[in-house]
This record gives sequence, C-alpha cells and structure tokens, in this order.
Amino acid sequence: RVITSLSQLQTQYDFVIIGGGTAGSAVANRLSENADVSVLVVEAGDNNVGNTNLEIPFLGVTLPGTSVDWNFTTTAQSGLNGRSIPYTRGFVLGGSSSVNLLTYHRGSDDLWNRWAQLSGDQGWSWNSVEKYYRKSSRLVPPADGRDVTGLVNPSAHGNGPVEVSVPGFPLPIDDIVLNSAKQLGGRFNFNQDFNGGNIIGIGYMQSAIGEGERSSGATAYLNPVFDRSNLDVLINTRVTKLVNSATSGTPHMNIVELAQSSGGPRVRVTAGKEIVLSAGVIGTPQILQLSGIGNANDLNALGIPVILNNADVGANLADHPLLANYFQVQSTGTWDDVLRDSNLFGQTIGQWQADKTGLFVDSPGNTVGFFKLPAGSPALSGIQDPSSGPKSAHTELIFVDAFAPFGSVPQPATGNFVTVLSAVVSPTSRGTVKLASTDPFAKPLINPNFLGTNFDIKAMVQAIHDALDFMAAPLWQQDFKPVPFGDLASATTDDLKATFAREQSVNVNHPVGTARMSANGGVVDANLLLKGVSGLRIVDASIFPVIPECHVQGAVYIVAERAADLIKTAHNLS
Ligand SMILES: Cc1cc2nc3c(=O)[nH]c(=O)nc-3n(C[C@H](O)[C@H](O)[C@H](O)COP(=O)(O)OP(=O)(O)OC[C@H]3O[C@@H](n4cnc5c(N)ncnc54)[C@H](O)[C@@H]3O)c2cc1C
Repeated sequence: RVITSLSQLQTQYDFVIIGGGTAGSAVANRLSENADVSVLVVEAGDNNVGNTNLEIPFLGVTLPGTSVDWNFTTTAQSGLNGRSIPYTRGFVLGGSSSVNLLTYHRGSDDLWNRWAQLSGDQGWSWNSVEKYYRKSSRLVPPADGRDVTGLVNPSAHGNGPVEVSVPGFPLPIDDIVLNSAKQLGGRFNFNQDFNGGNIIGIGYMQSAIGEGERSSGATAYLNPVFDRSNLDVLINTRVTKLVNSATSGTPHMNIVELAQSSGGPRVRVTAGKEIVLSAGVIGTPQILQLSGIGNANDLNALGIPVILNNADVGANLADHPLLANYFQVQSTGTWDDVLRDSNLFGQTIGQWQADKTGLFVDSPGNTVGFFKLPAGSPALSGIQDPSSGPKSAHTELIFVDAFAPFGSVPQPATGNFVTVLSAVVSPTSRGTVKLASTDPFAKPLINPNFLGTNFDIKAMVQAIHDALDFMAAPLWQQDFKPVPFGDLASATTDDLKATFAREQSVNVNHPVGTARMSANGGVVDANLLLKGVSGLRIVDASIFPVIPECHVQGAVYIVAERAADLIKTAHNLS
C-alpha cells in the first residue's frame, strides 16, 4: 500500500529501503515477493501514478526544473568557465527513471569484467550478471508495431519487467544516419544492437518505452505490487539520518529517522534485518554524511559526531558532459515547429492520448553512436586509456531531428535544424558531494568537476570533429545539406572548439560513484555492504566503481537485481 502519514508506519520492518527510485523500486519488488518479509520504502517525492507528463516519452525533456526534480544546481565549475548548471534528479517514485530520457543500455561486456576486477568479485563479471540483465528488462515492439528485423537483435534481450523498444515514430534523419554509418564504416560503423555486448558504432536508439509509454522503476517494479500487504510505500517523506544502535564496537546502523518537513517531528523506524540505502548518487552520500559517516574533517567542521571516517563517501563523483552541436538544414522534415507552435504541440499530445502514436512516443533522438578516440589522439597522450576495453567508448553522438534546446541557447524563431549532441562517456574528471549544512532538507554542494581534465576537454573536441565529419557524409547532402550553426560555426580551431565546449556544455545526468564499490578502500564491499559498520547495504548508482561508457539506468537495474539476490542469500530468504 502507498501511505502518506508517519502515523501509518509500523515501528519495525524487516527491510527499510531508503529511496523509491530506480534501484529502490526493483529491490522493493524482489524482497516483497516473499510474503513473510515486511518491507518499507521511504520516498522523499510524490507518487508517479496519475502524472501523465511522466508517461509521455517526449515530455521527459520538460521535466527538469519542475516538482518531480530535486532542482539541484552544481557549484561553479571551473571547467565550464565558472558556470553553475542545473543537476536534475528524480523527486518522485521511480526516481530518476521517472524523469530520464529513457535510453537503455546494459553496458558492454568489458565494462562488467572491469567491475569484477575492481571489486575483486567475479560475481560482477558479465557472465555472472547476464542473468540479472535478462531478469530486469525485455524487448517489446515499438509503438508503431513495425517490423524491426535488422534493427535490433532479439536474442540480446531478456524477459524482465522493464520494457525496451526501438523508436516508434521513425523520422527522416534516421535512415540518413544509419545508412551513412553503413556507407562510411570505419570509425562510423553500424551497430545493430548496443545491448549485444559491444557498444561501439552507430545504430538505433533503444529506450525504456513500451506501447509508447515510459517504462520506469516505478511502472515496471513498484506500481504493479502496490497492493502487497507486506509492502508499505511511504511517500513525501525524507530520511533525515541513520542511527547507530550499538553501544560499543562496530556501529550497527539499523534505525532510520524520518521527517516530512524541516521543522517537523522526527519518527524512528527499525530495520529488523537490514537497511537498504537507495537514495541515489546525491541522496546516499548526503544521508551517510548526516549520519556521521564520511570524511571526518568535513563532518567535524559541521559539528556532526563521527561514527565512521571514510573520505570516499561523497567522493569520486563522475558524470558525462554533454554539448549541443547545431546544424541548420534545408529540409523541412524536422519537428522544429512542434516546439514553436503550441497548437501543433497540443495536437501531438492529443495524438499520443488518443492512440499512443506520433512524435511523442519517443524521447528526442532516434539514433545514436559511440566512438573510440582515433589512435594517437592528444586526449590519450600520457595517460592510461580510461575506457573499460575495446568494446567500450570514449565519446557519444546523439542525432536529434530538430533544434534540441538542451543547453543555454534558445531555439531560433524560424528555420530547420538537426542537433548532434556530443558527450564524453569515459571522463577522467572526478568531483564531490558534500553537506552544505546539517539540515537534511538543505541541498548539498554538488561539484561534478565537468571538463576538469585534459582528457575530458580533448575528447569533447574530438567529438565535435566527429559530429562535423559525420554531418558532411554524402547522404546528408541530398535534402538536408547541414551547415554548422551558431557558436559551432565560429569554433573553427581546436582552441575555439574547447572554448565552445566550456561555455555551452551541460550534463547527460549520468552521475555515479559517490559510495563506490572497491576491493581495497571505497565505501562498499562486493556484496554492497557498507564497510566498517553492520546492517547497511547500498544499492544504487552511487556504488558504481567507475562510470559506464553508455547510459546508466540499465546497469542500475542489474545492480538492484543482483543486490536482491545477495540480500535474500544473506538472510536465508527465498
Ligand atoms: C534528466 C535525466 C536524464 C537521464 N537520461 C538517461 C537516459 O536516457 N538513459 C539512462 O540510462 N539513464 C539516464 N539518466 C540516469 C538514470 O536515470 C539514473 O542513473 C538512474 O535512474 C539512477 O538510479 P538510482 O536508483 O541510483 O537513483 P534514483 O533513481 O535517482 O533514486 C533515488 C531515489 O531516492 C530518493 N531520495 C533521495 N534522498 C532521499 C531521502 N533523504 N529520503 C527519501 N528518499 C530520498 C529520490 O527522491 C529518488 O526517488 C538520466 C537521469 C536524469 C536525471
């Protein structure tokens, strides 16, 4: 059941899951499969059910800055010429999977094999986690029901609750992108299925969409089990801290403190078996730090009694920087006018509501590519290649059939455009999440350190070159005839391209790593148990040992599915 009042709580549950987000929803479903196990989920945000804006895939881009976003902002980023940028995180059941842009990747084989090496546990290798990938998602037909033979490899997909599909509303540029990849080959080779183990190449986007609707942690895992009598989902409530119940020796973190407003009453709930901390890359280190687990110097400065000194809590924040490269085109076959004309926008919503067809069944961007840096790239000079291996990328390009106003540049009043979003997917910059105050309702200080290394800026410059080279391919010259637009057009040298990147990059919203799993050091062990205390497991993107070179939600579901099995085994549960 979904509950909204602290008075509806029991004093104890077997498991208390903090955060009903992407991972938290999946773990809640799996643990409450056993009717003898009681589970509480505590979610700071609201219910997802009934919010149509979350359901319509195309509207994902309109959600940042609204009531389903935590509305964080980064600290001033020196790599972005001192700019602070918005830092979106889902504030609603389903968490960031309820507000994200839906792209679905499970990660290359060598990504998972690297996790096994870094965690010292072969249980994280691809061969071991493949079953969890297959348990978490499944391929479904696109919204238009067309034949997808050749566009995707069905055998690369599983039978889990998250629905994954290729775009359900093909756009004119899709064929140009895919056929150019087939024609050009080499660095721009075609990839039939990014979920087949090798992410390199250009292919169709695969997204967490079923029958034209968003498939999130909430819709796939949590909403279908709302009526389980052993599951309470408490919404609009924050976990303010965890409490140590041990009087001496190893801290035992089995008590959760909750509140519904900054000055409101605090209520305590006990986890009989364990606490599962799934508050995400920002919430998880924030709660740990509020509880006295973190860098002792930082905690002392705020007067928080130190329970465990671990400087890795809130460190190692990694994210993918994103830059919008605009091209003006001669073709009128773009959807620019849908954003300019409220009548057309309304009609497109109406079409979605009528029969789940049309432009809004997809998130903007039907095709995507992942690339290795060219041999001898200056980005790699003097450093070890940061990517996980030959099947993992350094950079990404996403092709959007219009002017996608993702950054600070507003859509021009007239004209047709194609946007090529470029991203660095193996960044070496690392940042931090730190408390700004002891008030659990205050926003923490988020410093992702975007474009903070030589590698990151040089890789982004290469991605801009790739966008320009690819858009010069012969097939583009037939109707679209793209011409670089705005600051991209003026960025004629590598130095100017770097300045363009620093002035206009935003983020893909793929942060990870603030409670990283490691064999040595780190915050959690290979079983995701917090080192140095008992009773507390972390299950969300904060435990990622390194940042995946792809979109990250697929990996979050894999982590959650494996964590559920680890928890069941630890407590002898079926
Ligand atoms: C705008 C955007 C676009 C993205 N696009 C993509 C994409 O296209 N493809 C992709 O793969 N990934 C994408 N991502 C990333 C992906 O969605 C996230 O990495 C993933 O959902 C994170 O899952 P999580 O479980 O770690 O955290 P979340 O899903 O964020 O869950 C954390 C939950 O904890 C709750 N919480 C936090 N603090 C507290 C507290 N103190 N008390 C109670 N509850 C709390 C939050 O409200 C939230 O519900 C995007 C993310 C965003 C924000």
